[in-house]
Amino acid sequence: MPMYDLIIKNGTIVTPDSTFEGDIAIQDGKITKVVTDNSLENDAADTIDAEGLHVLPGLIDPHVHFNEPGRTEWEGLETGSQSLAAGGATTFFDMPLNSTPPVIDQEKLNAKKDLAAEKSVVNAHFWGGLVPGNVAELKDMHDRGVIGFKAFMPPSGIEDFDNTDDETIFTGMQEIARLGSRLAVHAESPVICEQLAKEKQRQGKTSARDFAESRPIISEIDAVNHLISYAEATGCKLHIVHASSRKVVNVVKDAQARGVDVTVETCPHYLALTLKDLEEQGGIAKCMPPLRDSHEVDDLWNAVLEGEVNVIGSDHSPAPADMKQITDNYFEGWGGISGAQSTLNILLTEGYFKRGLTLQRLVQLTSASPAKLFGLSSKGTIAAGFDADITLVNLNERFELKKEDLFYRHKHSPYIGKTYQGAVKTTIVNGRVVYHNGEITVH
Ligand SMILES: NC(=O)N[C@H]1NC(=O)NC1=O
Ligand SMILES: [Zn+2]
Ligand SMILES: [Zn+2]
Repeated sequence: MPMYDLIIKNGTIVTPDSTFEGDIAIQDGKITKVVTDNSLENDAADTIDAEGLHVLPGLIDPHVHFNEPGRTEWEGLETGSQSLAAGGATTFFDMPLNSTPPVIDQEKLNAKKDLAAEKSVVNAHFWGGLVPGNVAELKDMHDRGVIGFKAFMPPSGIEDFDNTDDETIFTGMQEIARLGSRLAVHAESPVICEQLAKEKQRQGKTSARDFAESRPIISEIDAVNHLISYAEATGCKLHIVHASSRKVVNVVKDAQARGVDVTVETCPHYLALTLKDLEEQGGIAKCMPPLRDSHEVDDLWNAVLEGEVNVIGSDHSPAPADMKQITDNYFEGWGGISGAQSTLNILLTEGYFKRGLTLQRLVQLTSASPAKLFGLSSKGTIAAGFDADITLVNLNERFELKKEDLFYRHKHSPYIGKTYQGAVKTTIVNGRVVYHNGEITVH
């Protein structure tokens, strides 16, 4: 019997604290040794020579919508998780919608867990939904291991996942505080968005910019302020998903400074795309909150570089291509971007190569920070005792993203045709190679 299942040799290892040349030994899904002095015994069932490659902790994507069960014609746990693996992610947190039935009680959670155990090629965790009428269900979902809870302030676009009224959010937060869990919220003011949208449509104004102006940054700020007041009143830990602007991040930062336990996510699309992409690409680039102008993208990058954003989630919210088609009315068509496979490519290209994001910060944002925030104590770095969730990246490789490269059920994405620097070569989940050189290697 060989001493180890797998050895990764000669790579440049990146952890949240440092970057160094070294070798990694893996056994039974765990990292058992990391050495820098060539002292590893050459005795493994498999060896990967990572000469010239960077070895990163696998990404944890805290925000995906994989649509299974019930809406698998949009995406599924198999194709969705394969896309993540191809993008260097080894763990995801699936949102309680847009699968149907949505995950709003423990029975639905169990059903989704069983499907993921069967179909996912990466590690799966789940958010439980908070919707009007289900506060009494939260404890059971918590006991069955949800990573946290998720609510929508504006309508979600999915008829079986209702947005929350204030009473539901408040009583939900009281319960979630008792459970010691965290509430993630899609924070846009339903009043501002609805009234502005009505006004635009009354005036026949339906362009990309009109749609974006109907969901302005101030609507996010209003919602976040409201939620922070509730978090202070209830003691509930709060998480703001998909902030589209540094102005939203600043509201969170001010509350953090007062001692409120509130954290904030942004998404690759708010760091890589602008309203111009929505105008040019149409529905493929439609999301909520909408894409912003380029100065907002620059400001948001500065917030990321200064350490003010806690996590990066893809908010992969796929739909069939015909639902993404917009001819002239941008209030129509599905809001949601297909991006789960591109997060690392975008952060490397736009962040590391263009804006000085260090590899340490990148690894903190994409792995260490979500692991710590959501209690995954055996993930987030490359060190002895941690799970062997690892991605190997060639920073010297430049490539143009092609439709055929995508593992999504529906192969569309606003990133097709764009050029990226830094390619994922191999992804390892619990010590097993699941992706290598363009192919999924497990079934
Ligand atoms: N229901 C759903 O997935 N909505 C997501 N799409 C998007 O662009 N923003 C969201 O919250
Ligand atoms: Zn959302
Ligand atoms: Zn989402």
